[in-house]
Amino acid sequence: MKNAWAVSRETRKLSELVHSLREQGRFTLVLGGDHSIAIGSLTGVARATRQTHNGRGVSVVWVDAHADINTPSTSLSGYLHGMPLAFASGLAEGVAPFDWIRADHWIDLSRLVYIALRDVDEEERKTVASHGIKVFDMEDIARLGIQKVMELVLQHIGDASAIHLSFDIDSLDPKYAPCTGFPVEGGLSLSDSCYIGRCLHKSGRLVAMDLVEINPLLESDGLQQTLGSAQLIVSHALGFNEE
Ligand SMILES: NC(=[NH2+])NCCC[C@H](N)C(=O)O
Ligand SMILES: [Mn+2]
Repeated sequence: MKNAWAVSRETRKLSELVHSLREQGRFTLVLGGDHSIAIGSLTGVARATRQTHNGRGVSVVWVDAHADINTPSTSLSGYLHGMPLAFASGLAEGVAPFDWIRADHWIDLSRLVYIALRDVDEEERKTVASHGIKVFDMEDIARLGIQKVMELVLQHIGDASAIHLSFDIDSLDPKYAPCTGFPVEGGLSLSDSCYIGRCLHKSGRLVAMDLVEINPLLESDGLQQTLGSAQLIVSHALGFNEE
């Protein structure tokens, strides 16, 4: 695992912060930084939601080119941003220095839905299949259209739970968001991305959002464009662009 101690320390602090905001009924927007930051936001939201929703966990909509569900033993890269869902769900349990993550921090994988996947490791594929995690990949979006996909997403998670949206900017096609570490061709259009945000906002149950994987240090010409795309998606998810 790369930078494990620093990531563990910071995500633990973030988890506490997000937990207390959520307990006060406040919305949390977490801007990254790489996707390992979601270890903090997911565990904080999950713990607070468990306390406030009669034991019902939070549902997670994960919009990403990647599945980010490697454990430290399945990861080929050692990068923690490929592992946040394993830590936040208990698949990687009791692994130091992340052993502060306990069962009451865990999200429920049956309430996780992926959108826009297109670069998934072999071991991740097995995990997704064996846990029956719902996936809408780019082919599904092309075939069904984003409106139908979102209908099915909301149907899958049911109407009883709070929703956490974890949005990786690499879910977008690189032509809309080039400034990211692991771009993958054939991604979401900007308008479909905004629709995802708008639709979850309209559900009235969105309680937290991460917008991650913008890397300004890559200094490509596309930074302003990447930031512009991110800003637009956030504003739709927060309800500033309602029709
Ligand atoms: N959040 C991301 N950009 N994740 C990329 C992960 C890539 C690869 N699956 C890994 O485990 O290293
Ligand atoms: Mn990611």
